[in-house]
Amino acid sequence: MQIEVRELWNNCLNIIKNDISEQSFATWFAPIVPLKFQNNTLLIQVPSQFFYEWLEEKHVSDLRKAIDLTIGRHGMLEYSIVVDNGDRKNPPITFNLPPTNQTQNQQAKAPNFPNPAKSPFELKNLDSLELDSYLIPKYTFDKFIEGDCNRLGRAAGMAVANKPGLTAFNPLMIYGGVGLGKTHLIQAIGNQIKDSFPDKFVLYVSTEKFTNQFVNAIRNNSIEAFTNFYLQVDVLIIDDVQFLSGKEKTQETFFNIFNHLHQSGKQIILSSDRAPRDLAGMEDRLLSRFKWGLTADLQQPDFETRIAIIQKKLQEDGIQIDFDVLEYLAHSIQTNVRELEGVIISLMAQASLTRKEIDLELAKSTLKSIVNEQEKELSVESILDVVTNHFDVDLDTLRGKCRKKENVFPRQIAMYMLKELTNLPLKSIGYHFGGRDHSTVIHAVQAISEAMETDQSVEKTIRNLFTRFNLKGVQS
Ligand SMILES: Nc1ncnc2c1ncn2[C@@H]1O[C@H](COP(=O)(O)OP(=O)(O)OP(=O)(O)O)[C@@H](O)[C@H]1O
Repeated sequence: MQIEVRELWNNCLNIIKNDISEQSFATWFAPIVPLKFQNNTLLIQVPSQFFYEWLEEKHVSDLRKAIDLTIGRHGMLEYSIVVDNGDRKNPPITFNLPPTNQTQNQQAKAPNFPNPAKSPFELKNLDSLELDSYLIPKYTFDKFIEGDCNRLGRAAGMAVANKPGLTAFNPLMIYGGVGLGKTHLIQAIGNQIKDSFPDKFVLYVSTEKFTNQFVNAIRNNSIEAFTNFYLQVDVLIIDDVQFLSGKEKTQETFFNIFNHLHQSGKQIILSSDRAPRDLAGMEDRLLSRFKWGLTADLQQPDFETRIAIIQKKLQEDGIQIDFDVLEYLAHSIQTNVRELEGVIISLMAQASLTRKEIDLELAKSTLKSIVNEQEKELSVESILDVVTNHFDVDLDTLRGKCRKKENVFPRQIAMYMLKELTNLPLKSIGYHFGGRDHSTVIHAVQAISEAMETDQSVEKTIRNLFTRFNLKGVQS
Protein backbone atom coordinates (compact mmCIF):
# COMPACT_ATOMS: atom_id res chain seq x y z
CA MET A 1 0.00 0.00 0.00
CA GLN A 2 2.80 2.40 0.94
CA ILE A 3 4.60 1.80 -2.35
CA GLU A 4 1.37 2.33 -4.20
CA VAL A 5 0.74 5.69 -2.59
CA ARG A 6 4.28 6.81 -3.23
CA GLU A 7 4.04 5.78 -6.86
CA LEU A 8 0.73 7.52 -7.19
CA TRP A 9 2.12 10.71 -5.68
CA ASN A 10 5.22 10.52 -7.88
CA ASN A 11 2.95 10.35 -10.89
CA CYS A 12 1.12 13.42 -9.63
CA LEU A 13 4.43 15.21 -9.13
CA ASN A 14 5.53 14.41 -12.66
CA ILE A 15 2.39 16.05 -13.99
CA ILE A 16 2.62 19.07 -11.72
CA LYS A 17 6.32 19.54 -12.50
CA ASN A 18 5.47 20.29 -16.12
CA ASP A 19 2.98 22.98 -15.22
CA ILE A 20 4.79 25.13 -12.70
CA SER A 21 8.18 26.76 -12.25
CA GLU A 22 11.06 24.79 -10.83
CA GLN A 23 11.20 27.11 -7.86
CA SER A 24 7.51 26.74 -7.01
CA PHE A 25 7.82 23.02 -7.38
CA ALA A 26 10.81 22.80 -5.06
CA THR A 27 9.21 25.11 -2.50
CA TRP A 28 5.66 23.82 -2.44
CA PHE A 29 5.62 20.24 -3.67
CA ALA A 30 8.95 18.66 -2.79
CA PRO A 31 8.24 18.85 1.00
CA ILE A 32 4.90 17.04 0.71
CA VAL A 33 4.77 13.48 2.04
CA PRO A 34 2.13 11.12 0.62
CA LEU A 35 0.55 9.12 3.46
CA LYS A 36 -2.33 7.02 2.29
CA PHE A 37 -4.54 6.17 -0.65
CA GLN A 38 -7.93 4.71 0.09
CA ASN A 39 -11.44 5.01 -1.35
CA ASN A 40 -10.25 7.17 -4.21
CA THR A 41 -8.79 9.59 -1.68
CA LEU A 42 -5.16 10.54 -1.50
CA LEU A 43 -3.93 11.76 1.88
CA ILE A 44 -0.86 13.98 1.83
CA GLN A 45 1.07 15.56 4.66
CA VAL A 46 2.11 19.21 4.46
CA PRO A 47 4.48 20.96 6.87
CA SER A 48 2.17 23.74 8.10
CA GLN A 49 -1.18 25.45 7.93
CA PHE A 50 0.44 28.16 5.85
CA PHE A 51 1.50 25.55 3.31
CA TYR A 52 -1.97 24.13 3.13
CA GLU A 53 -3.52 27.56 2.58
CA TRP A 54 -0.96 28.45 -0.04
CA LEU A 55 -1.53 25.25 -2.00
CA GLU A 56 -5.26 25.70 -1.79
CA GLU A 57 -5.06 29.26 -2.99
CA LYS A 58 -2.40 28.97 -5.67
CA HIS A 59 -2.12 25.41 -6.84
CA VAL A 60 -5.61 24.00 -6.66
CA SER A 61 -5.88 23.63 -10.42
CA ASP A 62 -2.46 21.94 -10.68
CA LEU A 63 -3.47 19.47 -7.99
CA ARG A 64 -6.87 18.88 -9.53
CA LYS A 65 -5.32 18.13 -12.90
CA ALA A 66 -2.82 15.72 -11.37
CA ILE A 67 -5.56 13.94 -9.40
CA ASP A 68 -7.76 13.75 -12.50
CA LEU A 69 -5.00 12.17 -14.55
CA THR A 70 -3.81 9.72 -11.92
CA ILE A 71 -6.87 8.73 -9.88
CA GLY A 72 -9.60 9.91 -12.19
CA ARG A 73 -12.35 12.48 -12.06
CA HIS A 74 -13.71 11.13 -8.80
CA GLY A 75 -10.38 11.35 -7.03
CA MET A 76 -10.24 13.32 -3.80
CA LEU A 77 -7.41 14.84 -1.85
CA GLU A 78 -7.02 15.17 1.90
CA TYR A 79 -4.46 17.08 3.85
CA SER A 80 -2.73 16.26 7.05
CA ILE A 81 -0.99 19.23 8.61
CA VAL A 82 2.04 18.92 10.85
CA VAL A 83 1.36 21.06 13.90
CA ASP A 84 4.01 23.00 15.80
CA ASN A 85 5.06 20.25 18.18
CA GLY A 86 5.85 18.08 15.18
CA ASP A 87 2.67 15.96 15.43
CA ARG A 88 0.22 15.56 12.65
CA LYS A 89 -3.23 16.99 13.10
CA ASN A 90 -5.63 14.21 13.60
CA PRO A 91 -8.08 13.78 11.98
CA PRO A 92 -6.68 15.26 8.80
CA ILE A 93 -8.20 18.37 7.34
CA THR A 94 -10.17 17.51 4.24
CA PHE A 95 -9.07 19.66 1.42
CA ASN A 96 -11.75 21.27 -0.58
CA LEU A 97 -10.89 19.55 -3.80
CA PRO A 98 -14.03 17.86 -5.03
CA PRO A 99 -14.26 15.48 -7.96
CA THR A 100 -14.16 17.13 -11.34
CA ASN A 101 -17.81 16.65 -12.18
CA GLN A 102 -18.71 19.12 -9.44
CA THR A 103 -15.52 21.08 -9.75
CA GLN A 104 -14.88 24.43 -8.18
CA ASN A 105 -11.72 24.88 -10.19
CA GLN A 106 -13.00 27.81 -12.11
CA GLN A 107 -13.46 29.83 -8.96
CA ALA A 108 -9.98 29.06 -7.77
CA LYS A 109 -8.42 30.07 -11.04
CA ALA A 110 -7.84 33.53 -12.37
CA PRO A 111 -11.02 35.04 -13.79
CA ASN A 112 -12.01 32.87 -16.68
CA PHE A 113 -14.69 34.73 -18.50
CA PRO A 114 -17.14 33.81 -19.91
CA ASN A 115 -18.22 31.17 -17.49
CA PRO A 116 -20.83 28.98 -19.16
CA ALA A 117 -23.27 29.41 -16.30
CA LYS A 118 -23.19 33.13 -16.81
CA SER A 119 -22.45 33.36 -20.48
CA PRO A 120 -22.77 36.97 -21.57
CA PHE A 121 -24.29 35.82 -24.80
CA GLU A 122 -27.30 34.40 -23.02
CA LEU A 123 -27.82 37.48 -20.96
CA LYS A 124 -31.35 38.76 -21.34
CA ASN A 125 -32.18 40.63 -18.21
CA LEU A 126 -29.46 42.03 -16.02
CA ASP A 127 -31.70 42.61 -13.01
CA SER A 128 -32.59 38.98 -12.72
CA LEU A 129 -29.00 37.80 -12.63
CA GLU A 130 -26.26 38.16 -10.13
CA LEU A 131 -23.36 39.19 -12.30
CA ASP A 132 -19.80 38.32 -11.63
CA SER A 133 -17.38 41.22 -11.80
CA TYR A 134 -14.31 39.00 -11.91
CA LEU A 135 -12.71 41.09 -9.23
CA ILE A 136 -10.31 39.58 -6.73
CA PRO A 137 -11.34 40.72 -3.24
CA LYS A 138 -7.79 40.95 -1.89
CA TYR A 139 -6.92 43.75 -4.31
CA THR A 140 -8.02 46.77 -2.32
CA PHE A 141 -6.75 50.31 -1.87
CA ASP A 142 -6.02 49.49 1.70
CA LYS A 143 -3.46 46.94 0.60
CA PHE A 144 -1.99 49.11 -2.13
CA ILE A 145 0.94 50.92 -0.56
CA GLU A 146 1.31 54.49 -1.65
CA GLY A 147 4.66 55.98 -2.65
CA ASP A 148 6.06 58.55 -5.05
CA CYS A 149 6.07 55.77 -7.64
CA ASN A 150 2.28 55.47 -7.76
CA ARG A 151 0.86 58.57 -6.06
CA LEU A 152 -0.86 60.03 -9.11
CA GLY A 153 -2.38 56.74 -10.27
CA ARG A 154 -3.59 55.89 -6.80
CA ALA A 155 -5.12 59.33 -6.21
CA ALA A 156 -6.83 59.30 -9.60
CA GLY A 157 -8.05 55.77 -8.92
CA MET A 158 -9.57 56.89 -5.61
CA ALA A 159 -11.25 59.85 -7.32
CA VAL A 160 -12.72 57.55 -9.96
CA ALA A 161 -13.83 55.05 -7.32
CA ASN A 162 -15.65 57.80 -5.44
CA LYS A 163 -17.40 59.20 -8.50
CA PRO A 164 -17.36 56.67 -11.31
CA GLY A 165 -18.09 58.27 -14.66
CA LEU A 166 -18.33 61.71 -13.13
CA THR A 167 -14.71 62.85 -13.02
CA ALA A 168 -12.55 64.07 -15.88
CA PHE A 169 -10.55 60.86 -15.50
CA ASN A 170 -12.49 58.94 -18.09
CA PRO A 171 -10.93 56.80 -19.28
CA LEU A 172 -8.40 56.34 -16.55
CA MET A 173 -5.36 54.70 -18.08
CA ILE A 174 -2.77 53.17 -15.75
CA TYR A 175 0.46 52.09 -17.34
CA GLY A 176 3.79 50.74 -16.14
CA GLY A 177 6.27 47.90 -16.28
CA VAL A 178 5.84 44.30 -15.22
CA GLY A 179 4.69 43.58 -11.69
CA LEU A 180 4.35 47.19 -10.57
CA GLY A 181 0.74 46.95 -9.44
CA LYS A 182 -1.42 47.82 -12.47
CA THR A 183 -3.81 44.95 -11.99
CA HIS A 184 -3.93 45.50 -8.26
CA LEU A 185 -4.78 49.18 -8.67
CA ILE A 186 -7.46 48.81 -11.33
CA GLN A 187 -9.03 45.94 -9.41
CA ALA A 188 -8.97 48.04 -6.23
CA ILE A 189 -10.93 50.72 -8.06
CA GLY A 190 -13.47 48.10 -9.13
CA ASN A 191 -13.76 46.63 -5.64
CA GLN A 192 -14.29 50.02 -4.07
CA ILE A 193 -16.96 50.96 -6.60
CA LYS A 194 -18.75 47.69 -5.94
CA ASP A 195 -18.69 48.42 -2.22
CA SER A 196 -19.93 51.98 -2.52
CA PHE A 197 -22.33 51.49 -5.42
CA PRO A 198 -23.68 47.94 -5.21
CA ASP A 199 -26.12 48.59 -8.04
CA LYS A 200 -23.44 49.35 -10.56
CA PHE A 201 -22.35 46.58 -12.83
CA VAL A 202 -18.58 46.55 -12.61
CA LEU A 203 -16.73 44.24 -14.97
CA TYR A 204 -13.03 43.37 -15.01
CA VAL A 205 -11.78 41.62 -18.10
CA SER A 206 -8.31 41.04 -19.49
CA THR A 207 -7.76 42.10 -23.08
CA GLU A 208 -6.87 38.54 -23.92
CA LYS A 209 -10.20 37.32 -22.58
CA PHE A 210 -12.05 40.11 -24.34
CA THR A 211 -10.39 39.14 -27.62
CA ASN A 212 -11.19 35.45 -27.14
CA GLN A 213 -14.81 36.24 -26.40
CA PHE A 214 -14.94 38.37 -29.52
CA VAL A 215 -13.43 35.63 -31.66
CA ASN A 216 -15.92 33.14 -30.23
CA ALA A 217 -18.74 35.57 -30.91
CA ILE A 218 -17.68 35.77 -34.56
CA ARG A 219 -17.58 31.99 -34.72
CA ASN A 220 -21.00 31.64 -33.08
CA ASN A 221 -22.58 34.45 -34.99
CA SER A 222 -23.31 36.27 -31.78
CA ILE A 223 -21.48 39.58 -32.16
CA GLU A 224 -24.62 41.51 -31.38
CA ALA A 225 -25.15 39.69 -28.10
CA PHE A 226 -21.48 40.17 -27.27
CA THR A 227 -21.64 43.92 -27.90
CA ASN A 228 -24.96 44.30 -26.10
CA PHE A 229 -23.56 42.62 -23.06
CA TYR A 230 -20.70 45.09 -22.85
CA LEU A 231 -23.00 48.04 -23.43
CA GLN A 232 -24.77 47.23 -20.17
CA VAL A 233 -21.64 47.56 -18.08
CA ASP A 234 -21.39 50.61 -15.77
CA VAL A 235 -17.70 50.35 -15.02
CA LEU A 236 -15.55 48.56 -17.57
CA ILE A 237 -12.05 47.63 -16.46
CA ILE A 238 -9.81 46.30 -19.20
CA ASP A 239 -6.36 44.98 -18.29
CA ASP A 240 -3.35 44.94 -20.62
CA VAL A 241 -4.77 46.85 -23.58
CA GLN A 242 -1.39 46.57 -25.31
CA PHE A 243 -2.65 43.14 -26.42
CA LEU A 244 -5.15 44.87 -28.71
CA SER A 245 -2.21 45.80 -30.93
CA GLY A 246 -2.57 44.53 -34.44
CA LYS A 247 -6.07 43.11 -33.84
CA GLU A 248 -8.02 45.38 -36.09
CA LYS A 249 -11.46 43.83 -35.80
CA THR A 250 -11.30 43.56 -32.02
CA GLN A 251 -10.12 47.17 -31.88
CA GLU A 252 -13.04 48.27 -34.01
CA THR A 253 -15.57 46.57 -31.75
CA PHE A 254 -13.83 47.85 -28.66
CA PHE A 255 -13.87 51.34 -30.14
CA ASN A 256 -17.64 51.16 -30.57
CA ILE A 257 -18.18 49.85 -27.07
CA PHE A 258 -15.84 52.50 -25.69
CA ASN A 259 -17.67 55.32 -27.45
CA HIS A 260 -21.07 54.15 -26.38
CA LEU A 261 -20.10 53.71 -22.74
CA HIS A 262 -18.25 57.00 -22.63
CA GLN A 263 -21.15 58.90 -24.13
CA SER A 264 -23.47 57.33 -21.58
CA GLY A 265 -21.29 58.54 -18.73
CA LYS A 266 -20.01 55.08 -17.86
CA GLN A 267 -16.55 54.71 -16.41
CA ILE A 268 -13.73 53.07 -18.35
CA ILE A 269 -10.48 52.01 -16.71
CA LEU A 270 -7.59 50.66 -18.72
CA SER A 271 -4.15 49.31 -18.03
CA SER A 272 -1.21 48.92 -20.33
CA ASP A 273 2.44 47.99 -20.04
CA ARG A 274 3.42 51.13 -21.91
CA ALA A 275 2.32 54.71 -22.48
CA PRO A 276 -0.31 55.30 -25.18
CA ARG A 277 2.26 57.06 -27.38
CA ASP A 278 4.32 53.84 -27.41
CA LEU A 279 1.45 51.52 -28.30
CA ALA A 280 2.29 50.37 -31.80
CA GLY A 281 -0.29 48.64 -34.00
CA MET A 282 -3.17 50.56 -32.48
CA GLU A 283 -5.59 52.63 -34.48
CA ASP A 284 -5.08 56.37 -34.05
CA ARG A 285 -8.71 57.00 -33.19
CA LEU A 286 -8.49 54.48 -30.35
CA LEU A 287 -5.21 55.91 -29.12
CA SER A 288 -6.70 59.38 -29.08
CA ARG A 289 -9.62 58.02 -26.98
CA PHE A 290 -7.14 56.55 -24.52
CA LYS A 291 -5.73 60.01 -23.99
CA TRP A 292 -9.09 61.68 -23.37
CA GLY A 293 -9.05 61.19 -19.64
CA LEU A 294 -6.04 60.76 -17.42
CA THR A 295 -2.95 58.71 -18.08
CA ALA A 296 -0.89 57.86 -15.00
CA ASP A 297 2.21 55.73 -14.82
CA LEU A 298 3.39 53.38 -12.10
CA GLN A 299 7.12 53.40 -11.56
CA GLN A 300 9.50 51.19 -9.68
CA PRO A 301 8.96 51.65 -5.96
CA ASP A 302 11.65 53.53 -4.07
CA PHE A 303 13.41 52.11 -1.05
CA GLU A 304 10.93 53.44 1.53
CA THR A 305 7.95 52.17 -0.43
CA ARG A 306 9.56 48.76 -0.75
CA ILE A 307 10.06 48.68 3.01
CA ALA A 308 6.40 49.58 3.52
CA ILE A 309 5.25 46.93 1.05
CA ILE A 310 7.30 44.21 2.76
CA GLN A 311 6.04 45.29 6.17
CA LYS A 312 2.45 45.25 5.02
CA LYS A 313 2.73 41.80 3.45
CA LEU A 314 4.32 40.34 6.56
CA GLN A 315 1.83 42.08 8.81
CA GLU A 316 -0.99 40.43 6.89
CA ASP A 317 0.45 37.09 7.94
CA GLY A 318 1.12 38.24 11.48
CA ILE A 319 4.88 38.07 11.02
CA GLN A 320 7.37 40.58 12.38
CA ILE A 321 10.98 40.78 11.27
CA ASP A 322 13.94 42.90 12.36
CA PHE A 323 14.66 46.08 10.50
CA ASP A 324 18.03 44.82 9.25
CA VAL A 325 16.26 41.97 7.43
CA LEU A 326 13.69 44.37 6.01
CA GLU A 327 16.45 46.67 4.87
CA TYR A 328 18.37 43.80 3.31
CA LEU A 329 15.33 42.65 1.33
CA ALA A 330 14.41 46.14 0.21
CA HIS A 331 17.97 46.79 -0.95
CA SER A 332 18.23 43.49 -2.75
CA ILE A 333 15.03 43.52 -4.79
CA GLN A 334 14.57 46.76 -6.56
CA THR A 335 12.63 46.38 -9.71
CA ASN A 336 9.39 44.62 -9.27
CA VAL A 337 6.82 44.24 -6.50
CA ARG A 338 5.84 40.77 -7.68
CA GLU A 339 9.43 39.63 -7.27
CA LEU A 340 9.52 41.21 -3.84
CA GLU A 341 6.37 39.33 -2.88
CA GLY A 342 7.80 36.10 -4.26
CA VAL A 343 10.82 36.43 -2.03
CA ILE A 344 8.70 37.17 1.04
CA ILE A 345 6.55 34.14 0.36
CA SER A 346 9.55 31.87 -0.14
CA LEU A 347 11.01 33.28 3.05
CA MET A 348 7.84 32.50 4.97
CA ALA A 349 7.78 29.02 3.47
CA GLN A 350 11.41 28.44 4.41
CA ALA A 351 10.78 29.67 7.95
CA SER A 352 7.74 27.43 8.20
CA LEU A 353 9.64 24.43 6.84
CA THR A 354 12.77 24.82 8.87
CA ARG A 355 10.92 26.16 11.94
CA LYS A 356 13.41 29.01 12.09
CA GLU A 357 12.90 32.70 12.75
CA ILE A 358 13.16 34.94 9.71
CA ASP A 359 16.58 36.46 10.28
CA LEU A 360 19.27 37.91 8.07
CA GLU A 361 20.90 34.55 7.52
CA LEU A 362 17.66 32.93 6.35
CA ALA A 363 16.86 35.96 4.17
CA LYS A 364 20.25 35.78 2.50
CA SER A 365 20.12 32.06 1.83
CA THR A 366 16.55 32.24 0.54
CA LEU A 367 17.35 35.10 -1.74
CA LYS A 368 20.44 33.39 -3.00
CA SER A 369 18.51 30.31 -3.94
CA ILE A 370 15.94 32.17 -5.98
CA VAL A 371 17.87 34.64 -8.07
CA ASN A 372 18.00 33.41 -11.62
CA GLU A 373 21.19 32.69 -13.49
CA GLN A 374 21.42 36.03 -15.19
CA GLU A 375 20.76 37.95 -12.03
CA LYS A 376 23.28 35.79 -10.30
CA GLU A 377 25.82 36.79 -12.87
CA LEU A 378 25.26 40.45 -12.25
CA SER A 379 24.56 40.26 -8.56
CA VAL A 380 26.42 42.55 -6.20
CA GLU A 381 28.34 39.55 -4.87
CA SER A 382 29.50 38.44 -8.30
CA ILE A 383 30.67 41.92 -9.26
CA LEU A 384 32.58 42.32 -6.03
CA ASP A 385 33.98 38.86 -6.56
CA VAL A 386 35.45 39.87 -9.92
CA VAL A 387 36.98 43.03 -8.44
CA THR A 388 38.47 41.31 -5.40
CA ASN A 389 40.00 38.61 -7.61
CA HIS A 390 41.43 41.08 -10.05
CA PHE A 391 43.07 43.28 -7.41
CA ASP A 392 43.77 40.49 -4.98
CA VAL A 393 42.10 42.22 -2.04
CA ASP A 394 39.79 40.50 0.33
CA LEU A 395 36.11 41.35 0.48
CA ASP A 396 36.18 42.85 3.95
CA THR A 397 38.99 45.21 2.97
CA LEU A 398 37.15 46.18 -0.19
CA ARG A 399 34.02 46.98 1.77
CA GLY A 400 35.88 48.42 4.76
CA LYS A 401 37.21 51.83 5.72
CA CYS A 402 40.94 51.46 4.99
CA ARG A 403 42.17 54.58 3.15
CA LYS A 404 45.35 53.10 1.70
CA LYS A 405 45.62 53.86 -2.00
CA GLU A 406 45.89 50.18 -2.98
CA ASN A 407 42.51 49.60 -1.32
CA VAL A 408 40.73 52.82 -2.25
CA PHE A 409 41.26 52.31 -5.97
CA PRO A 410 39.63 48.83 -6.18
CA ARG A 411 36.85 50.06 -3.91
CA GLN A 412 36.13 52.96 -6.25
CA ILE A 413 36.23 50.62 -9.23
CA ALA A 414 33.78 48.29 -7.48
CA MET A 415 31.41 51.21 -6.85
CA TYR A 416 31.76 52.30 -10.46
CA MET A 417 30.97 48.81 -11.72
CA LEU A 418 27.95 48.46 -9.47
CA LYS A 419 26.70 51.78 -10.77
CA GLU A 420 27.21 50.70 -14.39
CA LEU A 421 26.09 47.10 -14.20
CA THR A 422 23.12 47.18 -11.86
CA ASN A 423 20.07 49.31 -11.35
CA LEU A 424 20.99 49.91 -7.75
CA PRO A 425 20.53 53.48 -6.57
CA LEU A 426 23.61 55.20 -5.15
CA LYS A 427 22.29 54.85 -1.62
CA SER A 428 22.09 51.08 -1.98
CA ILE A 429 25.56 50.88 -3.48
CA GLY A 430 26.85 52.75 -0.43
CA TYR A 431 25.02 50.24 1.76
CA HIS A 432 27.20 47.47 0.36
CA PHE A 433 30.33 49.36 1.42
CA GLY A 434 29.76 49.61 5.13
CA GLY A 435 26.84 52.03 4.86
CA ARG A 436 28.73 54.84 3.09
CA ASP A 437 26.48 57.60 1.85
CA HIS A 438 25.61 58.35 -1.74
CA SER A 439 28.06 61.27 -2.06
CA THR A 440 30.97 58.85 -1.50
CA VAL A 441 29.62 56.73 -4.34
CA ILE A 442 29.25 59.77 -6.61
CA HIS A 443 32.80 60.78 -5.80
CA ALA A 444 34.08 57.27 -6.62
CA VAL A 445 32.19 57.11 -9.91
CA GLN A 446 33.50 60.54 -10.93
CA ALA A 447 37.05 59.66 -9.95
CA ILE A 448 37.02 56.49 -12.04
CA SER A 449 35.33 58.16 -15.02
CA GLU A 450 37.97 60.89 -15.02
CA ALA A 451 40.80 58.40 -14.58
CA MET A 452 39.55 56.43 -17.55
CA GLU A 453 39.77 59.54 -19.72
CA THR A 454 43.25 60.48 -18.65
CA ASP A 455 44.84 57.11 -18.01
CA GLN A 456 44.61 54.40 -20.64
CA SER A 457 45.60 51.68 -18.19
CA VAL A 458 42.55 52.44 -16.05
CA GLU A 459 40.33 52.33 -19.08
CA LYS A 460 41.85 49.00 -20.04
CA THR A 461 41.39 47.60 -16.56
CA ILE A 462 37.70 48.50 -16.57
CA ARG A 463 37.30 47.09 -20.04
CA ASN A 464 38.82 43.82 -18.88
CA LEU A 465 36.59 43.65 -15.87
CA PHE A 466 33.51 44.31 -17.98
CA THR A 467 34.36 41.50 -20.37
CA ARG A 468 34.02 39.10 -17.46
CA PHE A 469 30.32 39.81 -17.71
CA ASN A 470 30.24 39.30 -21.47
CA LEU A 471 29.79 42.99 -22.02
CA LYS A 472 31.46 44.34 -25.11
CA GLY A 473 32.91 47.43 -23.53
CA VAL A 474 32.54 50.18 -21.08
CA GLN A 475 29.07 51.64 -21.02
CA SER A 476 29.15 55.37 -20.96
N1 LIG B 1 1.98 49.51 -4.22
C1 LIG B 1 1.75 48.22 -3.91
N2 LIG B 1 1.39 47.87 -2.66
C2 LIG B 1 1.18 46.59 -2.33
N3 LIG B 1 1.27 45.55 -3.20
C3 LIG B 1 1.61 45.84 -4.46
C4 LIG B 1 1.88 47.18 -4.89
N4 LIG B 1 2.21 47.16 -6.20
C5 LIG B 1 2.14 45.88 -6.56
N5 LIG B 1 1.79 45.09 -5.54
C6 LIG B 1 1.63 43.61 -5.56
O1 LIG B 1 2.56 43.09 -6.51
C7 LIG B 1 2.00 42.01 -7.23
C8 LIG B 1 2.07 42.31 -8.71
O2 LIG B 1 1.17 43.36 -9.00
P1 LIG B 1 0.22 43.37 -10.28
O3 LIG B 1 -0.13 41.99 -10.70
O4 LIG B 1 -0.88 44.31 -10.02
O5 LIG B 1 1.25 43.97 -11.34
P2 LIG B 1 1.02 44.34 -12.86
O6 LIG B 1 1.66 45.67 -13.05
O7 LIG B 1 -0.39 44.19 -13.25
O8 LIG B 1 1.92 43.23 -13.55
P3 LIG B 1 1.87 42.66 -15.07
O9 LIG B 1 2.46 43.70 -15.93
O10 LIG B 1 2.74 41.45 -15.00
O11 LIG B 1 0.45 42.36 -15.39
C9 LIG B 1 0.56 41.87 -6.73
O12 LIG B 1 0.49 40.82 -5.81
C10 LIG B 1 0.27 43.19 -6.05
O13 LIG B 1 -0.63 43.03 -4.97
